Amino acid sequence: MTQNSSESLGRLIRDARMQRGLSPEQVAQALHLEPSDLRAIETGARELDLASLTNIAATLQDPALTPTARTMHLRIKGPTKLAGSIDVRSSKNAAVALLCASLLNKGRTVLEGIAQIEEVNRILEVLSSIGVKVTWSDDKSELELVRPEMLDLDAMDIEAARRTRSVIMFLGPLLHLLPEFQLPYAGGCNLGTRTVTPHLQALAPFGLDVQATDGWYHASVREGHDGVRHITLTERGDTVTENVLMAAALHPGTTVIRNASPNYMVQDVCFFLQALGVQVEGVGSTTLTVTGLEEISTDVRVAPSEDPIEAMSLITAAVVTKSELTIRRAPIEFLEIELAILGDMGLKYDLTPEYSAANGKTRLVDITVHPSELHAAADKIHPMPFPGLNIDNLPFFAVIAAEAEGRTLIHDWVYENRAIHLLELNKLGANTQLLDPHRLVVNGPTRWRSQELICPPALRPAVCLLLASMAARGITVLRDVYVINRGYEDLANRLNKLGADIQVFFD
Ligand SMILES: CC(=O)N[C@H]1[C@@H](OP(=O)(O)OP(=O)(O)OC[C@H]2O[C@@H](n3ccc(=O)[nH]c3=O)[C@H](O)[C@@H]2O)O[C@H](CO)[C@@H](O)[C@@H]1O
Ligand SMILES: C=C(OP(=O)(O)O)C(=O)O
Repeated sequence: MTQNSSESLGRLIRDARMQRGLSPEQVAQALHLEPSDLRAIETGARELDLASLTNIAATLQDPALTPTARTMHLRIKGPTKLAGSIDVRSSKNAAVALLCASLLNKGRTVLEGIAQIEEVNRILEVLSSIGVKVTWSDDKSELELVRPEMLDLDAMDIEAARRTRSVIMFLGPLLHLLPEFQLPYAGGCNLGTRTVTPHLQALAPFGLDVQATDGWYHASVREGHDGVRHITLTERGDTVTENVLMAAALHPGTTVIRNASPNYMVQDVCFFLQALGVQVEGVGSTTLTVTGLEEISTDVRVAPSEDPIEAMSLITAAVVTKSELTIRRAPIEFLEIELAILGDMGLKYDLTPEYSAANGKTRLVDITVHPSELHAAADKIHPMPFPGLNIDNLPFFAVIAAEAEGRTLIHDWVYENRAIHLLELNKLGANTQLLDPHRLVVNGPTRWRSQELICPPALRPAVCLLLASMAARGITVLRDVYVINRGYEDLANRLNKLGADIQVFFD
């Protein structure tokens, strides 16, 4: 944060405190700080990270101070050498699915280690607005959710709902709770057209009928089919699989889902349903057999697994800055293809023996990445549904290819618009060319240079810009990083702990 913005933010905090008639000691105590720390914040002598500002806004109950009400930017000074080790946080995609799945449970759901990210905040705002009691533990390591008997959908925070695609995952749980309801169109990253048709087709056997008009899904529910439900997904999508799992969990019969996604976040939903007493067979495969329950009312506690996409982001941070870095708690099962391709490109890395994630199921390793001379991949790099290369990891290969000697072809057959956003890397000195909206050629190596940039409306390409700018000489300003905060917890400060020089500032 610049001195000026630190000072003006400090003044706002002091004014909010005084308006509430609170002494520095009272507020410092509530924030677990020394009064001298609070004085330093209020005078602008101490810079604030995102988590501290969020805590202060909550303590002073001043929404104007919440980071989402202010636009956050980054100032990155490079080139950077990183060193040391960093833990991978739990995934955005499992978190949002579990938050939606908590609607199935009349008991108390406790989620451990949920990442404090904007996507989670949006879904929590939606859940609170419809009556779910949401409580974080003091240290934010646990999140408790308790559903009311009747949800009040009319009170839904529509603005929050529209900012995330995940709200589409309310369909599965809600079809058992309400005969009719409305949800706003799903948002999320702007990656071109993202269909919801597979969701509507797959939920129809549960009696769900959806008409989409004027920005709303109008859902009505009739009696579903009796007997065993065989559902073949027309696409192996992650959120559609999760939606069907949730619908099947409260269907007291058997549902067989074919062409299911076996991806990491789907596995976390399966583990959650199993903890609720729902029988789920075939976890990690493309055929899931679910035997649901009439009612779910269980006090349950689960921990979603670590994020393979964050792990890949951190590997990329090490590669682009030519640093030696240890990425701890990496879910290896969901990174194997990525590491195989990186190995072929010349990346040197070591893996520790495997150990278990907090969920007791996912296999983790620590990955130490060594500075390496990279060359272009022998073949085009393209994603596939798990167990292929994860589509969300593909953008990071553009940054890595820009580091490598030679020409790499990146083929994103899935998304119409994600590769286009990667052209922004050219502003930092990369040499990338779009052959068509799905195919990107990257010529490396790159002499990265600093630049003034605005985040594209897509999480992974935006993070790619942040990572590449750490390698650029000079000061890069990356404006409006909400999209990064959607999926990464306090990334700038966590990179700073490894040696990066990234200032957070707001306006
Ligand atoms: C909250 C969450 O979990 N989001 C993830 C989820 O989004 P989500 O499950 O919403 O993914 P989408 O439904 O957008 O599917 C991704 C795209 O792939 C296409 N498609 C998908 C499967 C398939 O077999 N054939 C096919 O063509 C879809 O038409 C769509 O254009 O999965 C995406 C693809 O892994 C990830 O980028 C998102 O991070
Ligand atoms: C595309 C992504 O997310 P979402 O589905 O939330 O837009 C992503 O995580 O890269």
